[in-house]
Amino acid sequence: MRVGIAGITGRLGRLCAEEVEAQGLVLAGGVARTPDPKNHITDNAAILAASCDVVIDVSRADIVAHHAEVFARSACPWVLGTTGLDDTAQSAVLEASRSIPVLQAANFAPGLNVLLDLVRQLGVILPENEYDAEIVETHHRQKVDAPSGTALAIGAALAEGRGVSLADVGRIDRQGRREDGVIGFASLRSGQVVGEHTLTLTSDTEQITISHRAFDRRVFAQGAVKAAKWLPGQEPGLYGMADVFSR
Ligand SMILES: NC(=O)C1=CN([C@@H]2O[C@H](COP(=O)(O)OP(=O)(O)OC[C@H]3O[C@@H](n4cnc5c(N)ncnc54)[C@H](OP(=O)(O)O)[C@@H]3O)[C@@H](O)[C@H]2O)C=CC1
Ligand SMILES: O=C(O)C1=N[C@H](C(=O)O)C[C@H](O)C1
Repeated sequence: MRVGIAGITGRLGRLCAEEVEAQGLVLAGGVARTPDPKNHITDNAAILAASCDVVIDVSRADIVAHHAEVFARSACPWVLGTTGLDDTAQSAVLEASRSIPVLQAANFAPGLNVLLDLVRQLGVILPENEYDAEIVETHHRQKVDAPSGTALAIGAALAEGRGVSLADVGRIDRQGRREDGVIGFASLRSGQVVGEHTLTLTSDTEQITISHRAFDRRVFAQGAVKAAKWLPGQEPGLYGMADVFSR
């Protein structure tokens, strides 16, 4: 299987390239802003798509809508790990998933994806007017989006369990006293922290804390390659890591 990587020169893209080869797959090349033909790196996503069976995309949010069009036109299965998408980019992802298989995951780590299930259950069981939900994430100083995609996914899982929409109850910019049912977010940026997420649910009498800490970025690269092996051959549609880990 030939795997291409959009964002191949980045912190995660480089590790995905290593992992593709470590797992005996063929590294078809990658996309970055500066072409490097000797290393099969292009700035043209269509060229990459034409030469591979699946693309892992860990690039930048502002290029995702373009990638959606290109990979759909090229009929190239797309594993999308890039975070920080605006509504336009997210709509483009949905549109692409009508014609190609797309696997979108803010976090490729297995443990984090188990945590999302647990969070959903906590949302079902613990009443939102009794348990205040706060999500705190910490990442390295180079990270450009906030809150992290994973923090938003944790918030969405809790909201789903509570039977509400995160768009209605999520609060990033805070002012005034806390309302019942709010899911709050806080982002810290420090040094080279790989990625830490903590959800606290606090009532007047107890507190539950559930945390995930990635301390080696390779956990994401391994998950991304696992997804890339699984995706080709699937029907067009939008998939998540739960589909990969459950089969
Ligand atoms: N799903 C998951 O498990 C994880 C997701 N991520 C997400 O992956 C993304 C990348 O993270 P990280 O590797 O740290 O970021 P980096 O900034 O280190 O890498 C970004 C990559 O994207 C490329 N790129 C940037 N802009 C463009 C553009 N306009 N056209 C083509 N290529 C472009 C860069 O190329 P160049 O070198 O030429 O600038 C580089 O290869 C982020 O959105 C991050 O949140 C990160 C970790 C885990
Ligand atoms: O940018 C990162 O580094 C990470 N981004 C993802 C996110 O936004 O959730 C996943 C992980 O936390 C690392």
